[in-house]
Amino acid sequence: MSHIDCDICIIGAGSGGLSVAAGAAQMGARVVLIEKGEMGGDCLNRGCVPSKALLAAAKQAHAMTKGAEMGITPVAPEIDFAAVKDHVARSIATIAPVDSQERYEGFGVTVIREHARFTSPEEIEAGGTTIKARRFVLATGSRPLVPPIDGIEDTPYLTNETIFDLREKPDHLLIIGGGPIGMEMAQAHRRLGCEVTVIEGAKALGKDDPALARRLLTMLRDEGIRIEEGAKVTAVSGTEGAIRVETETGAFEGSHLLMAVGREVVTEGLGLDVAHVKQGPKGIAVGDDLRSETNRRVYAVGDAAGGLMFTHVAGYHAGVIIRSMLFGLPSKAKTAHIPWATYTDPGLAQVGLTERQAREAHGDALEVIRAEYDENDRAIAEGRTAGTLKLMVVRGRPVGATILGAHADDLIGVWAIAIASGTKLSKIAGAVLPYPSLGEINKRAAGNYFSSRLFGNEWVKTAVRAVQRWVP
Ligand SMILES: Cc1cc2nc3c(=O)[nH]c(=O)nc-3n(C[C@H](O)[C@H](O)[C@H](O)COP(=O)(O)OP(=O)(O)OC[C@H]3O[C@@H](n4cnc5c(N)ncnc54)[C@H](O)[C@@H]3O)c2cc1C
Ligand SMILES: NC(=O)c1ccc[n+]([C@@H]2O[C@H](COP(=O)([O-])OP(=O)(O)OC[C@H]3O[C@@H](n4cnc5c(N)ncnc54)[C@H](O)[C@@H]3O)[C@@H](O)[C@H]2O)c1
Repeated sequence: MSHIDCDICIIGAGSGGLSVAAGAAQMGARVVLIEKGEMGGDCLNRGCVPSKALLAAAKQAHAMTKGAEMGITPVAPEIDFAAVKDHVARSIATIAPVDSQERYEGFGVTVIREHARFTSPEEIEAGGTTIKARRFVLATGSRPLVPPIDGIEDTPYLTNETIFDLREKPDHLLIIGGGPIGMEMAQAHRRLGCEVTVIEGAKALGKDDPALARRLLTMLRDEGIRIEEGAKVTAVSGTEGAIRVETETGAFEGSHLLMAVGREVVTEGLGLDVAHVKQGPKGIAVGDDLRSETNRRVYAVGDAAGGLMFTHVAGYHAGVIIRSMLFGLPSKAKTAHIPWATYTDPGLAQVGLTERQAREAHGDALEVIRAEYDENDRAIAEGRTAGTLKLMVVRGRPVGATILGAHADDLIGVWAIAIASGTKLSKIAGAVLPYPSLGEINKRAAGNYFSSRLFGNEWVKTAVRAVQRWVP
């Protein structure tokens, strides 16, 4: 049994663990990183990257069926599903070196490819090596939640861990769960030629602005995706190629089943009890400082911390705890400025408060400002006019933004920066942006806030008339 003493021992080499390791090692800390599976974790291997690569292929296929209004004759695309999966695999392989063991060893990180478990509150064992560290970081991520639905154990089903390996096109994909995984996979598969039915127990895209989510769902239905809401699944049954899903309101039949009903944090075999680390209902129990209250040596980041489950949140957590671990400075994770996007086409993106949350928090002080894609010259030129930006403003500052439309994921960035930095709307309204760009939608929304104040204001008119009488 070998032994290592270090400053920081990280369990899990996904988005969170890798970000902590890269930052801490390059700033001089002695870092050990332990990973039992693939470097890069869920995002690279089974999450963000394969899902966006699949959506990109689906978008290409969809574009071929459009264009008549621009003078381009639509064609029915021939889809080689296995070759699409090759594109997905190539995307992963191209990014993989950035997350590789070799790259991290180059930073001076000791990488151990084994399962890790606590043997005491200050020591971990992994594949015959004991590691004593001043600080531990649990970055163990999450996995698909598979609830104990009647029949699930005897019915073949896919999850995000297996669907990207499927090389034969499903005839009819049944998806349980209408969250971001469910809706992204629904559109990707529909556009690649599958029949798709989404079976959602409550409201699909239920964490997003209800009105804009509804508009998106209408567009997805128009593409031929069947979306059943308020249909909680009670039982599943069947064999490969013939699956039946039963709900309280009816039954659905298809060839394949994807479970996309949420996530559960990975903690098994970690020895949390031995380390005196408590687990809460959603993840490892940590405060805003991302630190265990029962073992102050231990931090949790990313999905394991049980909050918002996004790659950029895992990266943000890394920055928060590096400040605390390396410099001993107080540091807390906040959520008000965290954006997210669902990468359907069009996309749906959110940062800060939704309209409903902003109304509850700010009452009559809230003003909701809109800008429409069909008033943006670039969107018109590209035939991408379906979309709206909704801006929640309190006393001249944005407190939330929701965008439905093309490149919503990119456009939301401005509002993420504005909310994080407390920027006034006047700064956004005053920015000069390239014409014609979709980014002008953001500027238009900010401008709309001021236009009613300026253009409908009798005081302004009186002042202008008075000045005009005197200026030479
Ligand atoms: C289909 C899908 C699409 C997604 N799309 C997006 C997206 O577009 N944008 C976005 O921001 N987020 C997206 N996400 C979410 C994103 O993937 C996660 O939030 C992110 O991967 C979390 O990173 P993490 O480091 O916390 O955990 P993970 O990436 O899960 O990494 C945890 C690592 O810990 C290892 N591990 C666990 N236990 C041990 C142990 N005891 N010993 C050693 N190693 C261990 C695991 O093997 C794993 O590699 C998506 C998720 C899914 C499933
Ligand atoms: N674009 C992105 O950033 C992106 C993409 C995919 C996933 N993710 C991350 O992964 C997380 C998990 O995504 P998800 O879509 O699996 O989970 P989710 O929790 O967001 O959605 C799951 C849905 O399943 C429904 N559901 C649960 N049990 C059900 C049942 N028995 N019958 C019918 N419906 C049922 C829920 O009502 C819910 O709407 C997301 O919250 C997000 O953090 C992010």
